[in-house]
Amino acid sequence: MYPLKQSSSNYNSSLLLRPDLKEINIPPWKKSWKPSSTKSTRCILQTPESVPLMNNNKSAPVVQETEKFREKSKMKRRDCAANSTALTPIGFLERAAVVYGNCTSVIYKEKAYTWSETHARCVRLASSMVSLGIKKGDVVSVVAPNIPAMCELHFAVPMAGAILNNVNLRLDAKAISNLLQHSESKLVFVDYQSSSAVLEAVSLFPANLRPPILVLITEDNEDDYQINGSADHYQMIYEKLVEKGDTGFKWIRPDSEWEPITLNYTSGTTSSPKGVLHSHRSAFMIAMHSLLHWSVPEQPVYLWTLPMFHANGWSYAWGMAAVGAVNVCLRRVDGPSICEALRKHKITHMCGAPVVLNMITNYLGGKPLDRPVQIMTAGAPPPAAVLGVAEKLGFIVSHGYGLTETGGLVVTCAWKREWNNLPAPERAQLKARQGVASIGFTEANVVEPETGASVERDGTTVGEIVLKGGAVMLGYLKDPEGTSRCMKDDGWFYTGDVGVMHPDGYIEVKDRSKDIIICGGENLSSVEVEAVLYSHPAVNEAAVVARPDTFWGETPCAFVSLKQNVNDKPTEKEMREFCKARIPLYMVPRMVVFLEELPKTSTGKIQKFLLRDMAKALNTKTHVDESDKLH
Ligand SMILES: Nc1ncnc2c1ncn2[C@@H]1O[C@H](COP(=O)(O)OP(=O)(O)OP(=O)(O)O)[C@@H](O)[C@H]1O
Repeated sequence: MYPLKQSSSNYNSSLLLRPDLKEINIPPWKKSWKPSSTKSTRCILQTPESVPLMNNNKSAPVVQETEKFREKSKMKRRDCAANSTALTPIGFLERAAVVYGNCTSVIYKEKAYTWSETHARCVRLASSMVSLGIKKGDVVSVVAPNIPAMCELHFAVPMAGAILNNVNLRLDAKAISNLLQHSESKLVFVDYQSSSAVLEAVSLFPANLRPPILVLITEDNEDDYQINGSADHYQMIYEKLVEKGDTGFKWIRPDSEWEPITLNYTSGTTSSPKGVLHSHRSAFMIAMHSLLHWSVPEQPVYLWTLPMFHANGWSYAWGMAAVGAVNVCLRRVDGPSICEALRKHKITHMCGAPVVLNMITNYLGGKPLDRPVQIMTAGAPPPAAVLGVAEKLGFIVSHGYGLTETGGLVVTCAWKREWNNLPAPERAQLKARQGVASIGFTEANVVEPETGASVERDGTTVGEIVLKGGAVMLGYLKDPEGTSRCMKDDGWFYTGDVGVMHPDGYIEVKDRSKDIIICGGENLSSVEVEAVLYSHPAVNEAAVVARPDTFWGETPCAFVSLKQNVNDKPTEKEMREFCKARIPLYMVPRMVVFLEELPKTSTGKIQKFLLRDMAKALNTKTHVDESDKLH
């Protein structure tokens, strides 16, 4: 009903309206919606240690009370070495080496390791990093796909006391260079296929900046080392670093669980990537509750389709060690490779953005799986239609919600037994909701951003999704302003996502605030229109964005890719008719543009900002029909 939008400028939605529409009765908080988590790329050094106290405005009285209790109960000490060892997920590996020592830890092509081998390799790697001069708090970057080295470096880098920075594989040389400079990375592990991009990235460093040490990850043999005659640029190859490490090395435990363990840059779906710092504590917590909420049993066979560089594979890069999983690594993620791996390795669990789920089900083309596979989907709204098809084929789908800033999934669509008896479309609708805060997290809510008041639990009143809990980041690297814009003094982390609270306490994401379309004063959820488009049998992928319109301010414009082998390709008119039969007329896309493929980020998110640019550039007049008469 009301303008509700966030953008990097102080967006005033009324500017988009016709003068006569300004009379619409808009509550003040909605009129002046200001971005809570606008992206900033300013570099101001901020010590992570200072961040945890930032929102703790109520801590003083609590501390006094605790002190009083201590005196009364004659407890001399509050904490001691026995009860305050820093929480860290690195301990999962030590335990795995004991419990699952002889069991397979990682499989890649013809190679396989056991958990005791993986543990020993990580210890040696960590000691070699220290020998190379890596010190506590240094940033060590990795540019690699889901290969065994990625699994190992999630442990080995923090074991050397350093901060792990996974670099998005699809970035170009300039972006990689910016990121390595911004993070002040001291050492970079480079997969041989990314060698030329990284070497170019380093060549772009200013002359006064010391380039990082480079280590090359080769695949099968040392020939890869000689790629493009680039050997001189590398200090060493990965396997040699493992070999020469000290097996007796005592890994460097964090002195405090608040010490950073990772620096993850966001996907860059809506703006430039931001450097998100997470502590050992938050990594430990997110890994634990991510296993719990997915009911992951001991020794699952886990297929790595979700990039580990994306929020540490939603924390499962560590979590899989806690349950002694077999990590099946895949360099390429496409329908045939995934389906072949599912069969060959008898996969029990995997994660993937809805786009991956869609890709697999399309590839299977209606042929059910040999055995059920648990899949956790998140990262973008999963259309109910996609969930329905996946379940029919034998996937047991779980749905979670989170951000790089929360280290993984902190809201999950906790499934109730009584829902099992509902008809399939109803089940899919329920599962498409993002859900409730997970057990290890504290709270999730939907609020009016101006007042911080909870919105009505009616499933229709929109507000901003806010989160609170131990897995929330320490802050953005060198960006205290950006940090305090989203981690507010009221003690909440503001996500920038727009959602509703259902009467049963489950949250549903309606859009990113930037993606909300305001058509003649009406807020229109692109996600709802996309859900309808996805239910068309010929549609492979769909995205709906705002197209500027002099009359309405904005109108919905749909971009659609069709399934392969569709004989009867629908026309634009037919697609619009299909929508008209299912959603209110004002939501019907005025244009439907067919593309071979929709542009996506490396983590499988549709890049709506590119589509918005395309929509803006479209010349054709929008359809003027009964959907316009509505206004
Ligand atoms: N289950 C889900 N349903 C709907 N949206 C989701 C879900 N899970 C995650 N998201 C979306 O993904 C966002 C988090 O993505 P991520 O941290 O990877 O970076 P990004 O937001 O895509 O990148 P950038 O912040 O640079 O634009 C959330 O804010 C939300 O919009």
